[in-house]
Amino acid sequence: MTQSRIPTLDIRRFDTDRDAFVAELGAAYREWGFAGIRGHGISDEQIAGAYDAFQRFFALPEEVKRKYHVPGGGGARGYTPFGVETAKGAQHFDLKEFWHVGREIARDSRHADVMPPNLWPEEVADFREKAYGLYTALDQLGSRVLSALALHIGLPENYFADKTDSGNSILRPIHYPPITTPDVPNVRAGAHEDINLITLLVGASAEGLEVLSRKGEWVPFTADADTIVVNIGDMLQRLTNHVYPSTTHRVVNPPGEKARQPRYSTPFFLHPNPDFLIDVLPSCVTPDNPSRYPEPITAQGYLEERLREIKLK
Ligand SMILES: O=C(O)CCC(=O)C(=O)O
Ligand SMILES: [Fe+2]
Repeated sequence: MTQSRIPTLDIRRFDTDRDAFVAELGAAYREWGFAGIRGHGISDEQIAGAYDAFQRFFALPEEVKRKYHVPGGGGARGYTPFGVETAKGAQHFDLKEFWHVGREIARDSRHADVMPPNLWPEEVADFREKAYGLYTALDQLGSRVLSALALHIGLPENYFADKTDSGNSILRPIHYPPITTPDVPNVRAGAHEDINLITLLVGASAEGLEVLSRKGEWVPFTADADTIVVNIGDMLQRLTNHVYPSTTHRVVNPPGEKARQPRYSTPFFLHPNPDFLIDVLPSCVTPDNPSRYPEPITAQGYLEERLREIKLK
């Protein structure tokens, strides 16, 4: 059955009505690569508190924010100024600035060389606590979504657990400033696919996000305030041999006066451990769908390739 709307599901059903929930969630992702997740248990207060800290950071003067930009760091940690990231194949940079929070790991971890320490803005005293609290909450929610996605394709519920427990995941608070010049050729976020396994987008309640349907139509997806948008990224698409599609999406500039409103959103890009080998799952290879990627690649190797394409490296 094809659905004309991107479905929203209540993840509490994973505990109370598992088989039906897994089937519905799996069908939604096969069709759209996107779904809304309700009943996720992350409180309004926690989300609003984090956004409040993010907004206070973005309101700082440009020269203060630039203290936290790491030249040559690929934007992996700290601040990436307006005018840098450019969607793959796009001519014009995106109309956004953002901050990246990574996982806190022991500095003697085997992943330490590719997972640098976080930076924290000293001007916003509660930034660290608020941002890392949200990071942890979204990491846990993402693991539950991955469990359901694993069950749907015949894998054990905990399949992803030891492949993501030191995942190189990123929380990305984004600020899209007011657009004051009419007819800019740039857009807030050019059409792209996410690189990682899955993305959880919290607070994308302001309009602008659009998802490309299988029919080739742009479908606006403006989630309710209590809904977290979760989509498939390229790594999971590759691992599942496109059973779960990584769907193209973009953030368009609002029409007329609405363009003068800023937009804030915060995706959490859930990545596998850097040394996870992305090798097509045998259960996702069939006569109708032969393996599209005979060569495996590590998550870190794949990430570096992709960051060069979007001009972050
Ligand atoms: O701002 C949004 O709603 C989406 C952002 C996005 O797609 C991204 O940063 O990858
Ligand atoms: Fe995205």
